[in-house]
Amino acid sequence: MKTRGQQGSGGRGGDDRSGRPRRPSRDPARNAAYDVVRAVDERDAYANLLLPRLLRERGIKGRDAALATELAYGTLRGLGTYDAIIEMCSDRAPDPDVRDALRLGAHQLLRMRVPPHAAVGTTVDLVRLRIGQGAAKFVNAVLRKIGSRTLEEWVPIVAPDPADDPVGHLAVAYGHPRWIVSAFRDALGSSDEMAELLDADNARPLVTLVSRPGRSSVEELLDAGALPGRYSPYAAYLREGDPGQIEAVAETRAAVQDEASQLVALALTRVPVGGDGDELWLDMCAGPGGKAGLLDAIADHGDLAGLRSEADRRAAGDDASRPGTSDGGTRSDTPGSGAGSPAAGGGMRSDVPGAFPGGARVLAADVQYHRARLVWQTTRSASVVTADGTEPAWRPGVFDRVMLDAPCTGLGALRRRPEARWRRDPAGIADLGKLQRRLLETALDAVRPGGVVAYVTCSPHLAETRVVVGDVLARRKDAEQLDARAYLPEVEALGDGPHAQFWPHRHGTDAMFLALLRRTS
Ligand SMILES: C[S@@+](CC[C@H](N)C(=O)[O-])C[C@H]1O[C@@H](n2cnc3c(N)ncnc32)[C@H](O)[C@@H]1O
Repeated sequence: MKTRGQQGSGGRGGDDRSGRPRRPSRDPARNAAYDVVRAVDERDAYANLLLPRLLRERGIKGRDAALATELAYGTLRGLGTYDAIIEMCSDRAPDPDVRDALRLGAHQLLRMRVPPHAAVGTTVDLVRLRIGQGAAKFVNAVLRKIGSRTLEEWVPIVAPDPADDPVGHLAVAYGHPRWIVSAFRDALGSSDEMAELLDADNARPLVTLVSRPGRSSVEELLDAGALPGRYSPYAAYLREGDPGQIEAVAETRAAVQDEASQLVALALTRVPVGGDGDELWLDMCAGPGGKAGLLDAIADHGDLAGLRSEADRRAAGDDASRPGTSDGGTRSDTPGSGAGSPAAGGGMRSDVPGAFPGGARVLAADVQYHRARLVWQTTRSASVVTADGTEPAWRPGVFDRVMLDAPCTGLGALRRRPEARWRRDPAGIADLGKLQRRLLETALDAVRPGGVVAYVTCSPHLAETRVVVGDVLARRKDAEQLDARAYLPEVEALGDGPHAQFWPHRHGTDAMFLALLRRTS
């Protein structure tokens, strides 16, 4: 059924046949999307928090909810592109409230399959209702100009020539700030995959679930309607629906967690740490607890998907009721070797090194109390403290494994927060870099000789990844870098090493970085 906003608005700017303005329609989806875009623009709201609240409060469901989500998130992602086109089509700079409506209309015209007359008509209606008749006329004129060309036709007009300025071209064509395009290109090492990467960064990711070993199983998630994950033995994808409705998630036996986040935690547990026991792990920047939740379950029950036989799994406590015990005999001492590798056992994964058998304890720390509380809520056995990792509340040299998931720009997870790319500020990278170096130093101090540190960022920016690791290693004689890719043999195309770099376009994950460092003395 057509809305009133769509009826009769084809190319007439929302006037009826007599030329009188029609009564504007109340279009709940578009009004909600407009409110979200305004709130993000005006008061730095977070779209992913505000939109679900508005939908709930206004009783917007089903197709209307899906439309509001696509309108709000898609508009926010594409702001850079739309603003360049709006500027080209306007004879004056629009007021912010009018500009937000134009962005919403441009998204419908250029990237959604909304018929042009409906995209223009409904936006003009909205502006007439929310702002006024004068603004509605202006919006009608600008949107009609925008609708006269496709996005592919607009890009060469508004973006710099790719031959002169390839980064500037990609920034406008794919709606990313220029400095982020540069950072991605530097981390990828060439421009070859940039279009695919930026495209993947503009797509809404599937919700990925993790089944925490010993507490739930992937089968349980599949039974609840999820699809099997691509790499992680604990992952499942949710195509639609609220993950909180899944029993295992509601009971924190499973959780929402990107597959790369699962894999970097798993990789840390797979590195052999030599003969001094493997009992105490530290998650130094644990809040809100995604990786701590998985590490806590593996520490308790073992890497159940990687253990080589039923007997190993039973020894590690493959049930949801008890913490695991370690018999210390099932881990491989070298990545990929037969002993302890699932290949040697009965039909488990054939390519996974060093599955941890269970029986460790986790200390999880975060500098912020409220984030430490979230860790406490999501873990079962871990001890949780509020502590500054740069001024350790623990003795040095006592941990067998340390996860340092460092505070970072989050450039690797831009697909999750539609407006995030426009909020990040490159000026903060220098200060973050100082903190990241200090945290990595204290992480190396915390681990015993033979033990291992995972340095992780949800950013591929070189200044937060390779440069930090390289600087710290250059200063310390007591640490060496391992080839992280060897501990993730199930994942292809992780880069030239020795670190592992995930990418949305290659792996369908966030652009997570992992370096594994062993304390040598
Ligand atoms: C990238 S997040 C960690 C995400 C978490 N590992 C997970 O998987 O859910 C970084 C965390 O580091 C914490 N943090 C920042 N500075 C810190 C410090 N000096 N010591 C300990 N934690 C810190 C932040 O509060 C934030 O919760």
